[in-house]
Order: sequence, then C-alpha cells, then structure tokens
Amino acid sequence: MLNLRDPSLLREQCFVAGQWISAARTIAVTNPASGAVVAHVPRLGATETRQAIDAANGAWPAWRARTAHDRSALLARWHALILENQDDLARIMTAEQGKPLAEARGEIAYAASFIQWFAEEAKRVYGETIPSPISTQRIVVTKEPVGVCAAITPWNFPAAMITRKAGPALAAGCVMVVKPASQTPLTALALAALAERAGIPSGVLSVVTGSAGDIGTELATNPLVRKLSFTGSTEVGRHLMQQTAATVKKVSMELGGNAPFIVFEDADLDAAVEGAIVSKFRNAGQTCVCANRLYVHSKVYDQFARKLADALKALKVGSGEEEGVRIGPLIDDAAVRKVEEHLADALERGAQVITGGGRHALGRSFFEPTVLVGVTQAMRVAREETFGPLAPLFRFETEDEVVAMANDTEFGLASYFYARDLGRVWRVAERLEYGMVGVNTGLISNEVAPFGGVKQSGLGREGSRHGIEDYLVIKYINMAGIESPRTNQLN
Ligand SMILES: NC(=O)C1=CN([C@@H]2O[C@H](COP(=O)(O)OP(=O)(O)OC[C@H]3O[C@@H](n4cnc5c(N)ncnc54)[C@H](OP(=O)(O)O)[C@@H]3O)[C@@H](O)[C@H]2O)C=CC1
Ligand SMILES: O=C(O)[C@H](O)CS(=O)(=O)O
Repeated sequence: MLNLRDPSLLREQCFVAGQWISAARTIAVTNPASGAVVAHVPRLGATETRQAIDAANGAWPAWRARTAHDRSALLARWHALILENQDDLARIMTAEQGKPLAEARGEIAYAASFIQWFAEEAKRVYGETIPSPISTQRIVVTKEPVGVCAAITPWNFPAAMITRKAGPALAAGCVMVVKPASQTPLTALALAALAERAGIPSGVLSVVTGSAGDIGTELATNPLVRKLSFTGSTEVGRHLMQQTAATVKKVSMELGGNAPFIVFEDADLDAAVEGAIVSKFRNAGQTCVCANRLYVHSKVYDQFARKLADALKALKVGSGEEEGVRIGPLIDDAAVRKVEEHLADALERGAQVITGGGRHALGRSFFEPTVLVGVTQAMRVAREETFGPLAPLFRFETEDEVVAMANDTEFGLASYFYARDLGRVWRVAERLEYGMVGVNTGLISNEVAPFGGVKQSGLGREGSRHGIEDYLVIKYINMAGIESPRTNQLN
C-alpha cells in the first residue's frame, strides 16, 4: 500500500459521467522499480466511452453558459486542491511511472501551473469588431468553445499532459473525456477526484481507462466529439489523424522528437554540461523534448565528453521513492530494449562507450546513464527517438555543417545550443527548424510559453496564450439593417 495522507486519492474506479464506476475486467498497474502491483483499474471500452461522451455533451450547454469568471473560480479551486495534495499525487505518480519523487513533485507543480494559467486565460477570450465596408452593417467576431473534446495522454508525464489539455478546454467552456496511458492511470484518476471535489460539475470531465484501440476509436470517430488532443508517439498520432478525418475534428498533436543539443567552441562548457544533464536525463531520458543528439565542436569535444561522463557518475540510479535518486527505472522492458538496440547499432558502427553502457546492476528496467563518443549520422540514434538515458556525442567543425545535421530529421519539436557569440546565437536560433529553441539552457518547458513542434512532431501549441485558441472556434456575426430611422415606422 502507498503511504498517502489521503488514501482516497488512490482510485481503482473510472470517473464517467460524474459517477465512479468499476468493471468486471481490470488492468493491473505495476511499479516499474519493483514490479509490484500498485492497483487495478477498470478495463473499459467503447460503451463506457460513449456514455462519457454523451454525458459531456449533456453537460456542455450549462458549462459553456457559465461566465468565464465562474469557470475560472472552479479551475482555481482545482489548482489549489492539486497543490494541497502535491505529496500524495507525487507518491502515486512515482509508484506507477517510476520517476524520482523530487521530479514527480516538480511535475505536479508544473501540471497545476496549467490549471492556474488557464483559470486566468478563461477571462481573456476576446472577440473583435471590424470596420464594415457597408454603412448599414456591423461586423462582430466572437470566440466560442469548440464543444466536446477528447484527450489521449502518455505515461511519461501522467499529470502535466492531462492538465495541459483539460485546463484550456474547461477554461474555454469545453467539456472533456480523457484516456490516460494504461501504465499510468492512477494520477489521472486522482486528478479527476480533485476536480470533483473542486465542484467541477458532473459530466464536464471524465476519465476512462482500458483498451486503447476501443476507447481511442470511439473518441476519434464519435460525431459528438469535435476535437481530439493527443500526446504520444508520432505513429499513433498519424493513426488518430486518419481516424478523426471522417468527422473533420480539430486536432492537436504533440508527438515524437529528436532534439539536437549543440555545443559550440565558444560555449560555457560547465553550463553546457549542466544543461545536457537536465535535457538528456530528466525522467531518465523519457521526454519528447530530451536531447537526442549531442553535437560538440571538435575544439571542445574531448573536454566536454570528459566533463559530462564525470557529472553522470555522480547521479544516483535507483527506485524513485529512495532519497537522493536522480535516475529512476524506464517505464518497461520494451523501453530498455529500444535503448539497447540503439546502443548496439552505434557500437557496431564504430562508436565507443565512455561511461555506462548497459542494464544497471539493480536489474528490471534500470539502465546505466551512458555516454557514447564517435557517433555519426549513419547510426540509428541520429534518426530515431531513443527515449532513454543514452547520450550520443557527434563531432562537428562548422556552423553550417552542424545546422544541416541538426535539421536532417522529420521531427521538429525541441532544439538546444550553447554559444556566446551574439551573431551566432541569432543565426542558429533562426536556422533551426524546430518549434522550440533553448539557447544556453536545457530546460524550456513552462506554462507561459507555446509548447509544440513543426514537421512530424505535431500540430498546435499547448500552454501560453495560444493554448486556449485550440479549444475555440471563431464566429463572424454580420449585423445588417442598421439604416437611418424610416419615415414610415414598421410598428
Ligand atoms: N511526444 C511525447 O511526449 C511522447 C512520445 N512518445 C514516443 O512514443 C514511443 C512509444 O511510447 P508509448 O507510450 O507507447 O506511446 P503511444 O503513442 O503508444 O501511447 C500514448 C497514448 O496513446 C494511446 N494509444 C496507443 N495506441 C492507440 C491507438 N491505436 N488509438 C488510440 N490511442 C492509442 C496509449 O494508450 P495505452 O497506454 O493504453 O496503450 C497512450 O494513452 C516512445 O518511445 C516515444 O518515442 C511516447 C510518449 C510521449
Ligand atoms: O511529452 C513530454 O515529454 C513533455 O511534454 C515534456 S515537458 O513538457 O515536461 O517538457
């Protein structure tokens, strides 16, 4: 059992249409560090998903009719409850996802920040008037909630990926059905329990767990659903875009990445090492914005490699509940096998390990933080998202060469570089084909900036003032007949 101040936050039922429901068939949720079963959640399918969608559709008129101030107050209450229960939510997250408790607490605060941000943005959904070309007409533009929304979220950020969608949706006056990842449903269900306690009305927010295919197909094809927001693999994102096309749903896609992390010869090397640790090894390398390729100028390559390897040796690997642990287990054995495949391919093609290099002595899905040198563009690590604690170092000579290599991918989510020459900073920031660029930092995620990618890393933006736009539709009202008073009054 988890040591929670409020054990009622550990829910083994789904929140559907304002009711907590069970099912005969369940899914076991296991702790990736120990393999222990943490809880069981219902294995729901299309029927319950339809019930959640119908309830959302029924709740929508009253929810959209509330004032923005009213919705904002309820979101603010949800935000306060999330922070009041931060420790319990973090323990639940670490138990099901594996990340160190300190990181889990950080994610809960990050997740809560989206609720707070969009509680405020709810009151700033402005329309406009446009000077009419016809004197007897007035042109008014309003923004309205898109309607019933669906969210499908991944296991790597079990809280933030939900609030980054539910926050703007509910703030805009939409309603939402969420399907969390089957490996990390408990955080989502705890958030739903707190939303209910905050007074968010029945049907406005539902959480369904179970078969991804059955639930996903219902969410992607039910005509009542007007928008689908997805965070996860590009492969599944493409599949969902195909499924939603039949009913022309709005979609937001936050998909895979392949972030370059470039260290120029004029970089502050200690700062670059610190940035590389944050960008590459947060969540054990399981984030879509992780540095996936580290390009280091030949003049500083050996020094940077040595500094990075030394810094990695100081990072404690272990169970997320353990004090001082910085690198937890990967989500499952499939994730470890993907890292091993990338490592083996690089070694076969001439790369060398300078620290780490295999599964950790702790066993299960623990993996040694690893640095590879002598890496080239011909290796799989250059083309595929590793999603693990493997830092491949590539050597480069010129700015043009490294920008070309950095852009040589179908992905375009996050990118990072360290340099101090002002001209270079502007040139490289403008030439990188990515939705986000970190300059002299390895951590760019927050609620105020537009998070998202270009190319095959996705569509739309989350967070910032832009994030609520994806949950709104524009209405144009032409008010005609505004003539001068007629002599013969109509009545
Ligand atoms: N951009 C990002 O932030 C993320 C990128 N990834 C990338 O994706 C790779 C695989 O990770 P993984 O977690 O398996 O990502 P997936 O894309 O497989 O899963 C993400 C979510 O999509 C759901 N899903 C899976 N298949 C379908 C489907 N056919 N229809 C509807 N929903 C579906 C999953 O449900 P269920 O859990 O029940 O299968 C989960 O809720 C990672 O190695 C990484 O490269 C992964 C996570 C986040
Ligand atoms: O999906 C992810 O990996 C997250 O978006 C990463 S972040 O928002 O925590 O940077």
